[in-house]
Amino acid sequence: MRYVSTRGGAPVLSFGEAMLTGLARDGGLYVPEAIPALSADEIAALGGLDYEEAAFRVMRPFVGDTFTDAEFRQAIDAAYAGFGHAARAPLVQLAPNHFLLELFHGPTLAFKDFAMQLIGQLFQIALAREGRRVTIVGATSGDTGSAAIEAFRGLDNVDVFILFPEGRVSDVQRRQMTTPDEGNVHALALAGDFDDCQARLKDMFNHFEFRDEVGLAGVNSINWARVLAQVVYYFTAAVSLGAPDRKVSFTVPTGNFGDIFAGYIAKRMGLPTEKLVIATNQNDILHRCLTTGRYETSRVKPSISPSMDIQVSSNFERALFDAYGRDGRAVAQLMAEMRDAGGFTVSQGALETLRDLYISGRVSEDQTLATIARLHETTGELLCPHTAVGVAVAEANRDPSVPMITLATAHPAKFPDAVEKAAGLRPGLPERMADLFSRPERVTSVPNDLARLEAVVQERRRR
Ligand SMILES: Cc1ncc(COP(=O)(O)O)c(C=O)c1O
Ligand SMILES: N[C@@H](CCOP(=O)(O)O)C(=O)O
Repeated sequence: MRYVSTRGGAPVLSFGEAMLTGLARDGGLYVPEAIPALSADEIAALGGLDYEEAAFRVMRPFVGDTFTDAEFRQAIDAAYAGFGHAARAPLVQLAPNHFLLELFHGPTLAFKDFAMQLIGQLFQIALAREGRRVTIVGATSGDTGSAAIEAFRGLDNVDVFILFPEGRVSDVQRRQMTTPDEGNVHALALAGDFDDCQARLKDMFNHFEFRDEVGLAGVNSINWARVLAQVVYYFTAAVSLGAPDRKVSFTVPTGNFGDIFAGYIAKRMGLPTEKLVIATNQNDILHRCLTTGRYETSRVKPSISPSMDIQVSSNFERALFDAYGRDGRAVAQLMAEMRDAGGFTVSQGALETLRDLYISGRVSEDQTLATIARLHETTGELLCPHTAVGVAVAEANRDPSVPMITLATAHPAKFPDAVEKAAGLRPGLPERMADLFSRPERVTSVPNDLARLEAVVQERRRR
């Protein structure tokens, strides 16, 4: 299996090389050269397997010879052993034919743990084999950062720097990043929004001298391995509702487009999927784009679903690559327009392709609060605000004859203020995190300035 860049101008890599490389050297994102398919029988055979075995069968065709079967199985087993639910990603029924896929039973209570725990294991195998060390820099609107720190804390051959937008993540998210005391992890509070954090991260990857000197690696969904690990739960959820004999739809609370793109990959692999529904909060670049054909950024507006406060959606580039017939030059041109003019118009053909695959909806702050309150009252389920955005959009867009699976992307206890405001009830953290608010914090405020950020990384990384 070989990986190519969405901008067509970077070396073709193996799975392992793409995983450790992060952003392609032409600024693009790595994608598989071809998408392997699972037959209907292979999909049906996933039914009744434990999550780990299903994960092995779904992901194996993408991995090539980077890992042996034994290594890959061992990494998967270790990744999910610490999850707080035997099913790893259980389904809960909300209403007739509407289900929640609970993705928050991992160590940091958000869906990011599914991929991050796995790539933590895969990095360790690959780095030990090659005798290499890397410097991971990540950008987060709250959940990627905590999941990355949890997955890589204390490792000898990895330093981790996480850029988060100062004052724009929940207190629980911030403390998950600032309270680990291992010397290899560094939480950096950036004066800006998530888009600034992600832009500076991509600037670092595009600054080759720095990139090569520090051995820069990425664990955002820039990294294909992150997307791949998220493909698995689309299969396990759909199969438990009757796939491949029965089609399902998915609604995905969306920001950086990594999670819903994983759903698209599942569909391309053969999972019978009716619709992929993009749910956005008031930061609605994706909804505007699908509605008008114009992909145009604007300043992020802070919301009660802060992890989705994103107006430059990184993985949309992967969707565009396929919608433009895998024409890397066309994608590179769109991205240059984005950089120079803040937006571009999607061609009619590509827009039609995207509209065939995805539908979208946007939810206001008040609707989000009302959805949390209503669902709590009617079903007893307490939703995190991101999940509530998903549920509200799913309800407005679903065909009652097709099972709808809404992804529950975080635990409500990560966002207690919003949940309490909506439902009058403050969700508590699990026992193992009971001391989160009494641990000392360690954080460095940093300006939105590439040279200063690079200097911090250079100064603190171990050699
Ligand atoms: C809780 C939560 N929900 C939804 C999202 C959006 O996911 P994606 O960025 O993959 O679209 C995020 C951030 O990524 C998140 O942390
Ligand atoms: N919502 C994310 C933003 C980064 O997304 P990623 O999937 O590209 O890592 C977060 O919580 O950090």
